[in-house]
Amino acid sequence: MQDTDSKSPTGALRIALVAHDKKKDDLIEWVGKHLHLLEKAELFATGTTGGRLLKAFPDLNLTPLFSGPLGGDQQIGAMIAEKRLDGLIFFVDPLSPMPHDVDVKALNRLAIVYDLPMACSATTANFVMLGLVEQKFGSMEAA
Ligand SMILES: O=C(CO)COP(=O)(O)O
Repeated sequence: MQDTDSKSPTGALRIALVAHDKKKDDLIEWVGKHLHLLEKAELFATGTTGGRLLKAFPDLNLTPLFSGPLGGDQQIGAMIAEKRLDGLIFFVDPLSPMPHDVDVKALNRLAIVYDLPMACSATTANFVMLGLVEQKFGSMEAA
């Protein structure tokens, strides 16, 4: 299996965006606040999250994957293992039972196994975004 461990050919940040249903509005709001950075990034999202994001921000360079419960979480997990992502923004709903809880756990687990910068809520996502930009470009101004 491919293990690219490489940068994006375009040099862009590669970020996966995922939100559970009750957190999708929060993620759309968060993306709106970081649009100046995210519109230059290579984005991936689980299906429903991706559809909502593209409706709100049609110009994003975003690839929608399968819906989370239908394999999308696992697709993102595979991308982490193949080192095809720089970060994961995953707005988790901790108050609702999920039929695909095992997939959610597996995705979190792989992000930890591979020490991928991951945020599960808006404030943490702000810090992860700052860190990713500083790591990649040296400063926010250079991004
Ligand atoms: O369920 C999800 C993550 O576990 C998100 O999937 P959707 O973006 O398809 O709703």
